Amino acid sequence: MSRGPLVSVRGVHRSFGSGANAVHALRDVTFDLTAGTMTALVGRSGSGKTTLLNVIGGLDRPDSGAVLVDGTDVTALDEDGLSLLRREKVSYVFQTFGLIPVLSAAENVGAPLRLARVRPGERERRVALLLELVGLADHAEQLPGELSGGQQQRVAIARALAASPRLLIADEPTGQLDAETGLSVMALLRGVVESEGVTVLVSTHDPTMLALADRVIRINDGHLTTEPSGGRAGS
Ligand SMILES: Nc1ncnc2c1ncn2[C@@H]1O[C@H](COP(=O)(O)OP(=O)(O)OP(=O)(O)O)[C@@H](O)[C@H]1O
Repeated sequence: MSRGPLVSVRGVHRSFGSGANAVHALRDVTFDLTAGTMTALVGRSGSGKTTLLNVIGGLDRPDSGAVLVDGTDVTALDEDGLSLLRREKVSYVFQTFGLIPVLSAAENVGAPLRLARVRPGERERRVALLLELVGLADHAEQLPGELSGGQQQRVAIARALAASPRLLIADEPTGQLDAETGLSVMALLRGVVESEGVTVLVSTHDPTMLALADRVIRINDGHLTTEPSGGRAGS
């Protein structure tokens, strides 16, 4: 597997509002993410984590600076280019799971494949494999409302992996889960880095999650401070 940077963030600024009321959410943020690794983004509430994840995933645009994902400058894409990026290269997992309540676990996982016009037989095989991977093979037909929070987040992770993205962005994926369930969801994300070869960028408030990451990036008031000895790299 190639170990070059999959993501390069260069001199990114993002502020909200103007004049004396402006909030500088990101200030000259620069870093790389190595392909096939898991990076934890930590910082207190309001430090800029969500803004940074949104800028990398093309959900928001920076005021200046560049974001390269797998060689594509995300900041230069138009709406069509951004939809293609989100369909083919980058997928998201959110704190609130974001599953479609009227679809079963299997249908939720298969939704991105349906969008990509993957044929039904192939789709079913991939969905079965992914549900197996996240430990929910026996829950394929259940609706999200019939699953626990941890199980719903596992479905969301399986769905995020369905179209084989290069980058999986997870914004506080354990925020609504108890400590033990949260840790097992983080361990699952760790596992998919190995099994699916995906690159994971995950934000968290919780210091106990950091041990599972290859690297920890800390953000404070929009400024980044990397810790060369963070996560597994330092152990
Ligand atoms: N759309 C917006 N309009 C105005 N201000 C915003 C907007 N989005 C974010 N901000 C501000 O930018 C700063 C960074 O917010 P961000 O959501 O990135 O922080 P965070 O680290 O993800 O926080 P949390 O952990 O609470 O989710 C905050 O001061 C926030 O109020």
